[in-house]
Amino acid sequence: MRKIAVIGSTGSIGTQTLDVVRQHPDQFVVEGLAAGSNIDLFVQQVNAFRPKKASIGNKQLAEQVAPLLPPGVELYYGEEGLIEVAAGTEADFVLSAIVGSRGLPPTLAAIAEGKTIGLANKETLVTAGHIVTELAKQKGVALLPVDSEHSAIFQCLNGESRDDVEQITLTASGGSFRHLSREQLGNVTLEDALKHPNWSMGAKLTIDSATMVNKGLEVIEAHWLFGLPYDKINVLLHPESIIHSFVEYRDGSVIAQLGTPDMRIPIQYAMTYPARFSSASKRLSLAEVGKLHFQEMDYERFPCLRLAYECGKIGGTATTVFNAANEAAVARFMKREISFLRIETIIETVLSRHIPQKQADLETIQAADRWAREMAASL
Ligand SMILES: NC(=O)C1=CN([C@@H]2O[C@H](COP(=O)(O)OP(=O)(O)OC[C@H]3O[C@@H](n4cnc5c(N)ncnc54)[C@H](OP(=O)(O)O)[C@@H]3O)[C@@H](O)[C@H]2O)C=CC1
Ligand SMILES: CC(=O)[C@@H](O)[C@H](O)COP(=O)(O)O
Ligand SMILES: [Mn+2]
Repeated sequence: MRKIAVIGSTGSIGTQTLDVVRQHPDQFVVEGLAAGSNIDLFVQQVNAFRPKKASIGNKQLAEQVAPLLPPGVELYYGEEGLIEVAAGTEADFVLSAIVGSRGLPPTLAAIAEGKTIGLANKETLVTAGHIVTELAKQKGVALLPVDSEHSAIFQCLNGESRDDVEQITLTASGGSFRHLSREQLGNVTLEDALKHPNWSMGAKLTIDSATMVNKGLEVIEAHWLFGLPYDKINVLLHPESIIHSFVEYRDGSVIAQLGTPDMRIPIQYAMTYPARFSSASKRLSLAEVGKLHFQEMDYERFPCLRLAYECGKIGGTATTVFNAANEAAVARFMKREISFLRIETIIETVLSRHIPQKQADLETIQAADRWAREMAASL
């Protein structure tokens, strides 16, 4: 029996994690669940999985849900609740499936307690990759990738020597607006941005995919997860999202991981690693797919990807600010306060006003995160 806790249980990754648990009821027990504001689903989940500890977004929501929960469940709320669920149960595996850099404190708390991390929340590594990976190393904790590209790279590296890796390539679908020129991006709507061509995901990530910020975050995530320099991390446009990513070795061999675009596959792999369990996910038929397409990335068309590489190479608070400015700008786009293209100009402007600190401790990182959000909200 694997004991698990899920931070962000009501989201796209969280619900698919619980689907995996439902498919293998004899293999997993849920010790903790944490959600934000979707109280109906949270109450259903807590009643179905009966975790020892559960947490919801704030005190008011906690008062609303408390009478609807089964007896014996300890209920928490807010950031303290996230930390309690991540670090204060008997779970040995924590799936970090919350969105945004608010995932950093509970993920660090879980690592500090020696729990294996299934990492979907890429913002944690972009915000404080040096702190997270250093703590994981000290505690001997595995950070198992859930993000589809990183799960692919992780699988392609299996049993190989890191010294033999020439480069890795993360594939990018191109997002909702991949067929549009920059001129055509001027009038796109929120509804259009939310239509990802291949994946069904949370709103923030779907917009990040359209701006190519997501691939930028993933390049930085790959740097920290696999310890590779940025000049060994490439991005390739691949509209079908069938090849999830690949590794090129020094003998010229290329090892790729393929599959249908279904996040339950990488989620389950992280949950069962190093074992592989059966899965009901649709099988890939290359004969049915017929053709796969690839194209070099156009950094003029997708300037946020260029910015992400620049920030990654600087390190320290540069990536913290890149991420936080993006989170704040995307939140404004979702409230229809700003246009789609304004997301990238806000990120650029906030970065241009930031003096990065390279050896940043947690306090400095959190201050930079707050500063970038405030700046992005004011522009
Ligand atoms: N979806 C996908 O296919 C993939 C996602 N990821 C990464 O996984 C993470 C989650 O993405 P996704 O599942 O799409 O996002 P969703 O928006 O679907 O879900 C986000 C989750 O975070 C919770 N949450 C948000 N704010 C708070 C808060 N203040 N306190 C507590 N919980 C909160 C939400 O709760 P509630 O809904 O109750 O408010 C929800 O459970 C992101 O970092 C994303 O980049 C990576 C690869 C693929
Ligand atoms: C499913 C997943 O891992 C997402 O992060 C995905 O990468 C989004 O796809 P694109 O960013 O390539 O559009
Ligand atoms: Mn991804």
